[in-house]
Amino acid sequence: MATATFHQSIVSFASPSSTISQCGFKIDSSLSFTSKKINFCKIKAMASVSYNNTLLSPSKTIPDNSLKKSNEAALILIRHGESLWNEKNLFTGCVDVPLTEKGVEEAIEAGKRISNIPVDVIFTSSLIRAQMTAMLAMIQHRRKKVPIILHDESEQAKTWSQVFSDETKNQSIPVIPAWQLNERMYGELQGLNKQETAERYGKQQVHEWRRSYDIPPPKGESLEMCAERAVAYFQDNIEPKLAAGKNVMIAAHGNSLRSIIMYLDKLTCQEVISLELSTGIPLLYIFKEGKFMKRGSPVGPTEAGVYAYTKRLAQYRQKLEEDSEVICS
Ligand SMILES: O=C(O)[C@H](O)COP(=O)(O)O
Repeated sequence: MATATFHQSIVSFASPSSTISQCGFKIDSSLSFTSKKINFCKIKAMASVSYNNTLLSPSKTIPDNSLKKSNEAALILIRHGESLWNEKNLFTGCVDVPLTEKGVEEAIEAGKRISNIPVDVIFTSSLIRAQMTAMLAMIQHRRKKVPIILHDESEQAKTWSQVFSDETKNQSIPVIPAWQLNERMYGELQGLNKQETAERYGKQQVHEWRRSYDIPPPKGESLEMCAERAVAYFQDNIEPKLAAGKNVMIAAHGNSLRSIIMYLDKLTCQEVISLELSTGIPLLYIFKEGKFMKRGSPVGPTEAGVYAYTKRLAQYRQKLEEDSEVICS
């Protein structure tokens, strides 16, 4: 019987779609950024220093950490599929509503698009729409590892969710929920209809609440406030995984992802205003030598552009093809 628990082996590492449209980029090199007090009007990407790495070991047959040797890692971002409140055009924020049928289909479609890209660890918000999206997407993955949500809300939850087989652990992907990746808290707008709110307060006011960088909705979080917790979490918990060669998927929300993309792409607070993320569309980045390179959204599992970009990704895909040929023959 294995002595290390599944939970221990994967948690000890951390101290712990659609389309994307962006306004013209004008990168201000004076921007600076820290995980303590985030000021996007002064952004400077922070190099990660923590290289803690005790995730599940990769399979012998398919190197899920195949990007590791070249010090590269894939980062996939997915905004959750359509939720029941997206469908009703209600401000949702931190209210925990599930996906619609369309949202389920979007998540499955997103999974198909990334089914040939390695994923070693998944981060989601603590909200069900992001978790459903991550799970549904991973069911489509060619590697067929089982995504398992880690429960560290109490010692008992950790103990009761232990896995005692190394082989089973090797065939699993840890899913780490984090409230810091939740949607921005929409304050007193939560549950209100977006159209009716615009009619009541004026389009301009509602646009400011929804898209300005530093103006919060009544009793809610501005994008800046959301970024303070989402980007700090990304820097402290996700970047170290990427730096250690782990391929990461994040399933989260329109605004928590907008703030993370602002950091990755070094957008100014003006530029982020016009950044819109559709539901259920995966976005791929390659992390290499401390830098994030945007690869856009894979349109399908065999899209040449995505795999041509790094030799390691192409090799991973090739290996998946070969393995499925062996299984079929
Ligand atoms: O919380 C919500 O209502 C949506 O997920 C995001 O809304 P937004 O487009 O108004 O930011």
